[in-house]
Amino acid sequence: MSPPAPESSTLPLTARLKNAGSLFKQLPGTFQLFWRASPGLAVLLGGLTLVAAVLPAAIAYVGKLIVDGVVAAAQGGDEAQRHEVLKLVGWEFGLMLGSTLVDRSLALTRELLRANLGNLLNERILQKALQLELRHFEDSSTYDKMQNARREANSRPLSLVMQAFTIARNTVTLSTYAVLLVSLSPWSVGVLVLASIPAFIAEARLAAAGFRLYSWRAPEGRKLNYLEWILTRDNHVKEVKLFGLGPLVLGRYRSLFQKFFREDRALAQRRMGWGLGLGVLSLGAFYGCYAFMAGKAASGGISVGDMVLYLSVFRQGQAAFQGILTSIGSMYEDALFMSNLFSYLDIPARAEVPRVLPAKSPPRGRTNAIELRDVSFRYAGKEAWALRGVNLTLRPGEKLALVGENGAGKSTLVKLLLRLYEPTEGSILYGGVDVRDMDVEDLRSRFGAVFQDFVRYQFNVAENIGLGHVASLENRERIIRAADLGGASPVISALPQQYDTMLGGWFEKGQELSAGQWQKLAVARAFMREDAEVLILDEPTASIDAEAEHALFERFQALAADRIAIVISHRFSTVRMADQIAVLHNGQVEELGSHDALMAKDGRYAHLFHLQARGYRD
Ligand SMILES: Nc1ncnc2c1ncn2[C@@H]1O[C@H](COP(=O)(O)OP(=O)(O)OP(=O)(O)O)[C@@H](O)[C@H]1O
Repeated sequence: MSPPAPESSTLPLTARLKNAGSLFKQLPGTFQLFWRASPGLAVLLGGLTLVAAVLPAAIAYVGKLIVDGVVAAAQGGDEAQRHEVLKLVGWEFGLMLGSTLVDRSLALTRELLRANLGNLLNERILQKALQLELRHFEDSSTYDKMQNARREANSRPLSLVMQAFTIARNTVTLSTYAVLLVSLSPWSVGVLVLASIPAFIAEARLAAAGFRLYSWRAPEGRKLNYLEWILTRDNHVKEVKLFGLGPLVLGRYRSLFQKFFREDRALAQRRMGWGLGLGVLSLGAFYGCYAFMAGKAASGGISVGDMVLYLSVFRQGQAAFQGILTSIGSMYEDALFMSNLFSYLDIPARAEVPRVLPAKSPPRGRTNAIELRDVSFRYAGKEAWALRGVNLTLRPGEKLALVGENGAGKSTLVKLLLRLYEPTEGSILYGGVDVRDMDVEDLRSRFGAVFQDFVRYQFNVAENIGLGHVASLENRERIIRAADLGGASPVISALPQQYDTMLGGWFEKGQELSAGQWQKLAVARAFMREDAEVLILDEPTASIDAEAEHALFERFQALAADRIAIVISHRFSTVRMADQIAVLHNGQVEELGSHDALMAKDGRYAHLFHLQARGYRD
């Protein structure tokens, strides 16, 4: 793993300043989010922070008055002086109570804000995921950004805001201390500042190193999760056991983990080294000043109360200053994470927006033809064409079968039709309208589809089917109709709670189904779209037995009567029923025609058909 960016210490000063500047650009955006999460809590947090900022100086000053009062009373004071001291102690008690109350309220406000802000952001991240295109999910850098954003959403934004508040609070506290200290010893204020500057530089550099470490790690972090997933998911366990993969996967997991540990340890050691060195420096500064003030008090130059005030203010002042520096360091780290989050939220998802406004919309009904004009497509970052110069026309009511070896481009063609991708060259017309000029939701609502890798929703049966037409999720009659059409009814009636049976093994009382049974539900889901104009079945029969397949296709023929239907299948008994068969080879349409025409042609189709027929006979 090689670092993608040079160490910030090797960058020229101007570049480093620019880096720092761009980091603080994240502040307004973060504060906006913070405000939106809860304006009331934000105001409360601001108010409480201000009160918390001035209390320490007040407490220290009352402390000084108490000591001076005690010394005076001890040197022959009267009853009134003693009474005055007790009154001052009462004051300090009151201030301390106030301080405790404010601190507790701050903690509570922070927790409430954490929940609000975390929710707001998680929702935004998920909303963005909905807008992204398929290609974004297949691009590992976008995927990493999303994972990073999700991982940090609950902590980073709040942390950035809290650090900013801490800086404000400590700055106010320090100003009140400075007022108290300057009258006693102006130069000690200077010492306080000077002794802390090296700490600031070290903090900023280590924070940047920490961020770089975590961002390089994003891809490897995913690998770690993946290895964990292999060992803990139900659908992997058979292969893990059969092939004895446990030790191998665990070994890889362990070595990745150890690599992470070594990096963390190195960073922690650097932090500790710097922390120790700088801690000694500030301790030295403190005791130097202390000795000076003690000498001054001993010689009567200042009162004992002054010295006590000096001591507590100086020590707390140093802590407050250190607090500011640490906060700046953490802010730097948080801001880097925020820049990752904002860059994820800003990913343009242009392709799903129609090219023209208002979007064009061909008439509804089953009258639209689909035309592919010289369509070519290449996956991002790939040299080879997945589809090359494809020309096809599908008139309403026509059934098209796509055949071809694995990797020929059949599923890619379907993805283009659904506008999950755009053609690299050429165009696809739906009812005479380029699909890029249509609203994607309008386009997709006209399709019913069963994908090769259909989803097994860990929901109940009714939902598994109803999701095909979200508006009808509660429409049991329609769901039952779709189940009948998909051939899923017998499976469902054998389940303990029929349509209300929870499915899958993830949640309690979930019933696991066989691959073919799941597939029947997926087919039923596609049939929920009763008014679909096009039906796509991408290898819908792969896990279905021969009898069920025959039944499905009879129903399918009837249902698809006046719709366009596209079937991808490796079973020629299915394929031959189509009006047109397109034989894809290396992304090109090599043969096109009816079963009879292609058999007569005696080309690739006839060859494949004979091969399969022989297989059945033997
Ligand atoms: N997401 C992707 N990114 C990059 N290349 C891809 C992607 N999906 C498919 N390909 C490539 O595009 C080509 C066509 O794949 P496609 O999935 O369309 O084949 P197919 O005909 O549906 O195959 P199968 O019968 O195995 O389902 C293949 O060479 C494949 O490697």
